[in-house]
Amino acid sequence: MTPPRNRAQDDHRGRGKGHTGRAKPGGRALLTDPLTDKGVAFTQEERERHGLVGMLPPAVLSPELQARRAWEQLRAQPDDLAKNVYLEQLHDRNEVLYFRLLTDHLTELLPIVYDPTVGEAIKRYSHEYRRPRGVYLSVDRPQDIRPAFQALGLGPDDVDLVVATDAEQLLGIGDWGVGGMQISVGKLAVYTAAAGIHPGRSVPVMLDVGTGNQALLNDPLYVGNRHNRVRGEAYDAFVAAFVEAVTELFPRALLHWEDFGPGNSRRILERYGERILTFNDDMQGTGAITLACVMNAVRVTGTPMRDQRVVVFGAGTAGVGIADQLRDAMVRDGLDREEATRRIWCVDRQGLLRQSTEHLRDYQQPYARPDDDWPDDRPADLPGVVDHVHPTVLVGTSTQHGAFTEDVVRSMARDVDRPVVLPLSNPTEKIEAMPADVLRWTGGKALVAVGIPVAPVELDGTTYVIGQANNALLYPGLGLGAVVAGAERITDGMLQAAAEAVAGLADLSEPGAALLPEVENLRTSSAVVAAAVVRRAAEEGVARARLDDVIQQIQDAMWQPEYG
Ligand SMILES: NC(=O)C1=CN([C@@H]2O[C@H](COP(=O)(O)OP(=O)(O)OC[C@H]3O[C@@H](n4cnc5c(N)ncnc54)[C@H](O)[C@@H]3O)[C@@H](O)[C@H]2O)C=CC1
Ligand SMILES: CC(=O)C(=O)O
Ligand SMILES: [Mg+2]
Repeated sequence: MTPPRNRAQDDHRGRGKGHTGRAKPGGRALLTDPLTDKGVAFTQEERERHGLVGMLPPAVLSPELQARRAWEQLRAQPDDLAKNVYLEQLHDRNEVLYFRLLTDHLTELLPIVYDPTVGEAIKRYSHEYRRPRGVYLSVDRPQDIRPAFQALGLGPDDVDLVVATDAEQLLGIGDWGVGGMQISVGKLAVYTAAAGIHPGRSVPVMLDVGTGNQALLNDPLYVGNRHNRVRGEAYDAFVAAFVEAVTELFPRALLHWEDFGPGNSRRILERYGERILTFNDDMQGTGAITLACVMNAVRVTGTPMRDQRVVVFGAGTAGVGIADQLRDAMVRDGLDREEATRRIWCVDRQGLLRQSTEHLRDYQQPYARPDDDWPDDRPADLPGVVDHVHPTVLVGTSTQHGAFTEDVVRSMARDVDRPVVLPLSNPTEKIEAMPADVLRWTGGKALVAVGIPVAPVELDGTTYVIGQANNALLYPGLGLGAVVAGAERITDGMLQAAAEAVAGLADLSEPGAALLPEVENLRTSSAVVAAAVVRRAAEEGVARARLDDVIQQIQDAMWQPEYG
């Protein structure tokens, strides 16, 4: 499929799906609204028509030249954080130019606006702060939730996507309070760059319930609520008021939850997942992209899904979300639920999770093994579990840098011909092992994918391309598919269809091939994922949209970074 183009865009806010109900600005306001600004690309005729004469230098530059200048300015920035700040300023000034740059240089710029640099931007948020973006909601002022959304001036059909975080477990860097807005912004930037979600039809949200990060609370420049995290009933009531406002004001919008703490993420999804169009990216998006990796590992190794033995190190939001999807895949491959669950060993701070493990979380309970299942004389830490279980798949979602040591990986490779090693923790400083090391320790036998972008590894004459097992390869297509289908909710079948579609896009024919498709082709692959999601939604009876020509409808729905 070639990258889709919008059929009709009356201005670069778009028409049809792309239309927003916002009133169009005129005069100087055209230059200050990032959705209408064209800078020096305004033609002479447009300058006269819109009352812009004298407000711009005389030359009219093509969008290509504008993009060239922005690229030069970007490259002159001293480091990745400065590049992120530069790009966010461009984002606030001219969305078309920003997304044009991002789309044209996706492989180079995704790591700047998203993982891993977004982690730095989150930490530095209050210090690099220049202007607001998105909707900030405070637990101390729930009465402001509705007015805050109403102030956007958007009607019930004008919003496709809302990405919300409460910033308790941002990537693997923990609680960074109001800086979490940057993850909602970054996730949405990926939605637009990768899947053409209209930037004027999406809303990043920061649910500021306070922070447990003492350094932020002590920082005079901190721009969030200066108190500890609110929990319990007040937290739940705040989230409920937020959900109610979003679903009433924007009934078609997909609500995406990002980087909530393990105590809240699953609870929130269980409360709302069946009732509204919503999903948790860390649980479900990550589960599905990991499933895609394992599906392709099954193709490479020939070991069926039902025969996999999986060790998950770090049984939190992402780890248990992954376990759930791998368990369900084993059930589809013929095991009963109990047998499939028994093929997954979850290891957390306390070691292997067993029935008698102290401080077991409710969502970990299904994976806690019977106590008599583990020999008394065997250590139940990660090395002990790997040594005893001989896993075929080792997943890292622990935030523990270097936890997959040479001994652990070598021990895995002793018993399994092609071990699948997935150190998924982000950002780079949290990763459980670097691919080059894993490949070296296993003599190139391991099948590796990681959450961050890494360069190919050369070893003994083979080039190993490393797949980026990041939910960013999956959620944009999932979201686009849900929007085009007018889905009532996100079903397990839609997630499975997305995983199968991503897996099917990887070319596994060469030795050293990546388990996942390349980020460079993300726009095309997101469209393919979206088509699979739409079809599954229709099969499962949750698609409300009339679907005549799915491919065409997806192409029409994808916003292009072009001036109207
Ligand atoms: N590649 C991807 O697409 C994704 C990667 N992740 C990454 O996964 C990591 C975890 O994220 P979440 O699940 O949201 O966090 P979480 O806080 O819900 O889970 C982390 C788990 O690791 C456990 N843990 C911490 N220290 C440990 C240790 N020393 N030994 C064993 N277990 C330990 C914690 O107790 C917790 O259960 C993060 O680094 C995040 O960036 C998360 C979502 C998507
Ligand atoms: C990728 C992602 O969602 C995370 O690391 O939390
Ligand atoms: Mg996340």
